[in-house]
Amino acid sequence: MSPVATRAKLHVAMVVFQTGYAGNHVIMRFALNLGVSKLVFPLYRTIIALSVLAPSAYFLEKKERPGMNTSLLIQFFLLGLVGITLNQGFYIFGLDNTSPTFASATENAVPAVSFLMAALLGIEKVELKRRDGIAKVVGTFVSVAGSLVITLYKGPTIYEPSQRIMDQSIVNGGSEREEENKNWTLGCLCLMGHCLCWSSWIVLQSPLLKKYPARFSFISCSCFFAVIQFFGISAYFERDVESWKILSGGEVYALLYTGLVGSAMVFAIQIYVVERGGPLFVSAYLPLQTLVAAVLATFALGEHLYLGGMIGAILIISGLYLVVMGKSWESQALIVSRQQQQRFVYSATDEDGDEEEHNKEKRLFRRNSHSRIRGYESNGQVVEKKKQHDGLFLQKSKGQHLLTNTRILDAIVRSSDVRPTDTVLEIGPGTGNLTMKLLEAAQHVIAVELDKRMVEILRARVSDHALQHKLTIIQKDVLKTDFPEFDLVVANIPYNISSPLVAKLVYGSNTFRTATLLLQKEFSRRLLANPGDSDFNRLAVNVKLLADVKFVMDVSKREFVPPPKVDSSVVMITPKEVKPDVDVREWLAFTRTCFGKKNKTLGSMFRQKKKVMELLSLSEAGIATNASDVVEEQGDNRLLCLDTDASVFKERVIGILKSNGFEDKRPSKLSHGQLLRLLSLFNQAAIFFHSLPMDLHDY
Ligand SMILES: C[S@@+](CC[C@H](N)C(=O)[O-])C[C@H]1O[C@@H](n2cnc3c(N)ncnc32)[C@H](O)[C@@H]1O
Repeated sequence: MSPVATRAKLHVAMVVFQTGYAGNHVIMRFALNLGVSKLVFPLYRTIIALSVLAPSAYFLEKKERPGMNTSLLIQFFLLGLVGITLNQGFYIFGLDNTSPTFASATENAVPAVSFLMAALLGIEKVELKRRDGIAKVVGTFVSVAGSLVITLYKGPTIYEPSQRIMDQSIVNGGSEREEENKNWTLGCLCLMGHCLCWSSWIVLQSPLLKKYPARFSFISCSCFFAVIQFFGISAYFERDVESWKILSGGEVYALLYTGLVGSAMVFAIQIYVVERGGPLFVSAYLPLQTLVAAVLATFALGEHLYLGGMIGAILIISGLYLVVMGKSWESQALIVSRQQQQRFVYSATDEDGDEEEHNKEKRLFRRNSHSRIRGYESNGQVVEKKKQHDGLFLQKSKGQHLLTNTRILDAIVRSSDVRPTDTVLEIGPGTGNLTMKLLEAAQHVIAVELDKRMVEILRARVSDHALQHKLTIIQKDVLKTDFPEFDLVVANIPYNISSPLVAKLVYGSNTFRTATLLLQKEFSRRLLANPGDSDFNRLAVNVKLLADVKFVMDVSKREFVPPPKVDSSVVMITPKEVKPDVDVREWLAFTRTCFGKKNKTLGSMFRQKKKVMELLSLSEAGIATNASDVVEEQGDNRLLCLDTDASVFKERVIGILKSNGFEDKRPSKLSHGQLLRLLSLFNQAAIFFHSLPMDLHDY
């Protein structure tokens, strides 16, 4: 979808939000007039909202939902407390002591308060010297002023409707609460608390959404905690059983409206727009509800339209227009500045980039390569000094070679067989050249990137295309990260972690269809080697035990910025459907022993004194761990009494090799079946290869 269409969607969403919410004040007043409990009503209302949001979260975000942890749970608890429990609690007490018009009018403070909060927290950039910054500030205040004019200035009648659609008594529920029973000071204080809570909620959603970008799950978690909080408060304060009963149809309607529209719909739209347009976009629209309320009052209730209402409406709409223009100028300015800073990284791969563009980039890169290469240093200090000149320094220590050829990026995505319903795991997205292609092809992308600078560029680039809802960024070392669920992997990985990374994918607990990886050419050749090939090795034997590896294509080093020293290849790893029944740790330790000197025969390898002693101590430890298996398999306690005499132990090892025809064999010539059989023979004879937990780097 084009950015213009996406923005139009946000405006429509906010108009729907404000129209739905404008009715909420009236319905809430109606419910209070019916005598509902101010504590139990919000509980029921939030339960209704949760019952709509939770199934959507469960079914729609099954794959993309990030894992939960204690810190997130605490944040959701606080968000539920501030955004829902206190927010609604203050509102309902405020409304009860004032009037719907007054409550709606005070909410117009939310844009200014949230703007201030967002600016102070650095979530919203305010450049008062730039036209976008001025437009945002002036626009916010103009629309707030407009809503105040509607509320405070009546002026002469300019339109008198001839008929009314609704009877005022329907809205008022027949009996208004007595004016003298209202405590306006308490009401005003509560409404101020409500505005503060709402502003905080809008603003705080934005950073947390970046960590937990599954909207429905996000809001359902907050709602869930709010239900618990409301329940706790109501159970403590509302002891009268009658207050818990729903007594009339009117209460049911009020609950359904406020739960479904005032909460579920409003929560969902709010978080959708905060994610795509930022907090200011949401709050700037709030004054619109005053306008909607005035229009409703005129056409539904037959109230007169006064000059104040007209002036206020014009101000609100002009203010909104200014804010929206400011946001649009801001993103244009951002794109231009980013393009200037990172031209060499970006434009060759932008969506409309072509071959000619790519070559231009490479010429530009070569011409400037002197200064750029100086930027490609692992020395932190030099990098820090140069960063200010070039904008982005690519670090060798992090394997930062960016693939810039659009044709190759497209070919990688095509060959990965990604489907529109897939969640793709990308390791090392860098500035997002491959990520942008993956976002087009897949339903969701989970990108794990170590470098914060890359994450910032990636995030901004994806936001410019309004695709952030399709991307989850995990800013961590991929080797230390537990992956959420994904369907396949597509990545141009940092070459310095190829081996442990491939091991993590193949031997890890995640199930996936395929992993299409761009690897150093030599590494990919080792991975592709088969038993009997001169280059068959431990990496290949281990990976191919559990997966098939297929060559996809070679990629020249010239296609990268900056070019690495070696060429690359793309391979596809497909996990086997049926996996051999073997203790993985035993297998990995066994192949480490066998492939230490892969061209020696097994006989000469296992005759070495050092190897025998090593195996003897491992087997002693292994017996302790595997004793029950050995007894079960052998039914013979003799085997548990392992000879501690090295020469007898060595004879036992060689005896197994000899009697099974392995003594003169070289490990690199053996098939997986043969190697598995040999390992099983050793283990049955209580000879073990592994005792300690292994590290990924041992693979
Ligand atoms: C070869 S670049 C690929 C960049 C991008 N995918 C492209 O094709 O243009 C590798 C990326 O992996 C990141 N990286 C390096 N080590 C990492 C690690 N341990 N965990 C996550 N990302 C890492 C680097 O910062 C870099 O952005």
